[in-house]
Amino acid sequence: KVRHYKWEVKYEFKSPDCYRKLAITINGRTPGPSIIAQQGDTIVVELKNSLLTENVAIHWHGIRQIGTPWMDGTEGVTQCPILPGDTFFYKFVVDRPGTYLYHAHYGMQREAGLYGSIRVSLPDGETEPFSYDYDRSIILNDWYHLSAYEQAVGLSSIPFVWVGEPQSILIQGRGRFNCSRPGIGAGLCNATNPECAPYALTVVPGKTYRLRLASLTALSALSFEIEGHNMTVVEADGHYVEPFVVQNLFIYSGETYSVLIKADQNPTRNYWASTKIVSRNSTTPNGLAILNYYPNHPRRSPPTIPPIGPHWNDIAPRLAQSVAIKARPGFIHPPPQTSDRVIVMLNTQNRINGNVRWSINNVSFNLPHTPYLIAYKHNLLHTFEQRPPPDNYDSANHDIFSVAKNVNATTSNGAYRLKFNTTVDIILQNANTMNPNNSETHPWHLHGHDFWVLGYGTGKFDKVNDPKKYNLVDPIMKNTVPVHPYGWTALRFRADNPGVWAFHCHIESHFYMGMGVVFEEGVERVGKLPTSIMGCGDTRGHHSP
Ligand SMILES: O=C1O[C@H]([C@@H](O)CO)C(O)=C1O
Repeated sequence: KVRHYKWEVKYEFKSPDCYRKLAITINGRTPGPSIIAQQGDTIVVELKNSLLTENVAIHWHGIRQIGTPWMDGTEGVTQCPILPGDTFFYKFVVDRPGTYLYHAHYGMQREAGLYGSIRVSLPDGETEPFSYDYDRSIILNDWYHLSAYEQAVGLSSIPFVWVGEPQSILIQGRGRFNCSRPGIGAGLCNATNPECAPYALTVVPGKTYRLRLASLTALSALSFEIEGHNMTVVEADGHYVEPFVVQNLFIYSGETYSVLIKADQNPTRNYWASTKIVSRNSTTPNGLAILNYYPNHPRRSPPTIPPIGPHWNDIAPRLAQSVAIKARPGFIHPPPQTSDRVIVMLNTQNRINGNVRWSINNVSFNLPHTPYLIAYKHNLLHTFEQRPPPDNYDSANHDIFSVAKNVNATTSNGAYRLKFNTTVDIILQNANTMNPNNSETHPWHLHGHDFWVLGYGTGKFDKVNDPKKYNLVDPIMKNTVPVHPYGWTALRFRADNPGVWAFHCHIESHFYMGMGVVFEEGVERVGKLPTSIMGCGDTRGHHSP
């Protein structure tokens, strides 16, 4: 079945947390309309860019784009951006059931509200390995009052202007900024604006709900909980997991989870759902929503104080949740037992020509102006650095627990070329930032694939002994995974999807500051590229020296 969507992307004033901001909407909304489809459907999104003076591109997060690598929506990697006034047709197949996302993948536009959810159901006659009465999608996000432009300019300025902590946490597009704070311009913040009434999830007593939770935060790692209700985790990034019960769910930017909750508490009142920032010592108030037991009024405040959530600095429960997730018996995709190539990726914060940047093995990523996919197919190899980035770092001389002795790095837009159909291991190695006693959480997202998560560890990865502890029995497959502070995460994937694929930290400012890489695999097998993805850089044809 073909599902056709007609979207208009534009700037509009919105007040999702009561404070007026120039937001990017789709058909007047942020989050944008949900894509609801069935496995095997073809999605056609007719996207009109009405941003007046800004380009746009949309990435379909978790959709592998098998056979359509040019539809991945990653500006500079798989397509030229869509010009203002232009209409672009995204067309791709959703080949697997599960919970996915879409969002802007150009500059820092995601931060402005350009995102939404994708829900793919099973083919007729097939059933999930768990049951529930109702299905709801909830996007968690952090929200800034500065525009994407102001943020991006600050990040690339000297002196560096950091984006700082978000002003609010949004639950399904709604939050609450304190309008009575001094210094807020008249008319900018209105606590009675219905746009910022808390999100209410209405439940019928006794029923079970599947909540499809997704995080699209620009920066924050989150903990989500619902007062008095345990959650049973059943799906992660489109894969069924061995069910496990949590009181609070840690969720990182780019991840999706399905949890089951049962409306089995005292039905004469409502309950708080609360979202707290973890991993950073944030000043942002917790995001609040209401679990509304029908027939109580959805705006009726629960009689209790909202849950405070876990301590921001406590890594142990976050690591414990990461380690607890296992593939569900009967839905295990067994990983290859060996790999053909191991790429160790040291994650560092650096200084380059006075700018603060992030690097992998001391190389900070820059997007080229001619998208890689077109450059490879049309033999425009002069448009980017041909020297590949390194497969390792100088581990003998790098103490991951301290500020690096030399914080300098270089920039490059070189790509990793993977041999088609080989198995690749990636070790994400975290380290200290340029601030003493500080290491951050980075959620890494791979385009075009799912990977097996083979293991997590604390400290420096041991090439000899740590692989012996890999889970090769029931590792979960995901497309986004955290590397915890001062820790490492080991991934394995098959380079079996012809195309060029980004792999990057899903923190929007970090990718903007160079925290990513690009993989090319089997590009000679990619079919004829549509001309609609062209029009920038050397894809226009003639290039004068
Ligand atoms: O990239 C970053 O910059 C700031 C801080 O390190 C600047 O001092 C921060 O918290 C980041 O994640």
